[in-house]
Amino acid sequence: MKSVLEFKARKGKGRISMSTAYAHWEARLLADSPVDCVLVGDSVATVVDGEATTFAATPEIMARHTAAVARGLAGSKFLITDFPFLAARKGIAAAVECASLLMRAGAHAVKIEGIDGHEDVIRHLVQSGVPVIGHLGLTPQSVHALGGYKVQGKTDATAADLLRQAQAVEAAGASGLVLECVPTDVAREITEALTIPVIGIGAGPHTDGQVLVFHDMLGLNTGFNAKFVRHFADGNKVMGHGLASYAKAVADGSFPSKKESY
Ligand SMILES: Nc1nc(=O)c2c([nH]1)NC[C@@H]1CN(c3ccc(C(=O)N[C@@H](CCC(=O)O)C(=O)O)cc3)CN21
Ligand SMILES: CC(C)C(=O)C(=O)O
Ligand SMILES: [Mg+2]
Repeated sequence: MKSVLEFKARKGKGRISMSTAYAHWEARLLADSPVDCVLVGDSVATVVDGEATTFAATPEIMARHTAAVARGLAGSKFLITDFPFLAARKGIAAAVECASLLMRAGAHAVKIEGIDGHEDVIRHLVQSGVPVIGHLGLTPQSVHALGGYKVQGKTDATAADLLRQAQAVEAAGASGLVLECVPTDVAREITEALTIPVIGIGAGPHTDGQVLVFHDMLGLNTGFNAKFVRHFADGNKVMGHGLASYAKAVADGSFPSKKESY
């Protein structure tokens, strides 16, 4: 899918696959894949920079990675970029400035964690022609308020509150919702209650789609091991073998060959 319209039209018409990307080469790989759409996640801070949280991502950092990914996708996939830590909490002017950086870098939509207290920001961006995707449940930018990276909505009361927030995201004009680390039945209820696509990560099989971090999906070394991760390839092993072969070939003099020399 190439646009937010195609994304929204998929509700109830086949599950949506989404992957993160931070770099040009990842985007080139995704462009040639059947994965539906791409997210430049603020997880760039944890995955690429080795931070413990996503707080280090800034609008400028997100814009730089968005530009690299947009060049690699070359218009082939719907591209979403995360609003980083507190970017939706500094008033409408600051949010517009952040959206401006991200959209001019090539994003087709922005993803914003939470809803309470910034409904007006989401509404203003949507009315400005900036498609917005919500993100509820385990919102990593609130990790300290949540007391760690924990499953959300486990009680009747917190599940009902999640549904209320999800409906508020839709009412503010969002085009989709990411639901992270919530019980399967809660995610199913929210998916059925909304008319916009719900993309799950650790939210069970009943959402309208799934998202995973590129490196988690492909078994590339991040040391990340949440229950929701499946390695669809053994990237570490493949690359480890390549590195060992290279070092050996240098050591034994078989690289470079005549053909590889001038
Ligand atoms: N590589 C990577 N993948 C991600 O999905 C990811 C990041 N980094 N960094 C930013 C956030 C942080 N996220 C996280 C981090 C930890 C858990 C976690 O440890 N979950 C527990 C839940 C325990 C419970 O409450 O039962 C787990 O064991 O799965 C989940 C999502 C998702 N995001
Ligand atoms: C895990 C996804 C949903 C995300 O927000 C990110 O990669 O930053
Ligand atoms: Mg994120």
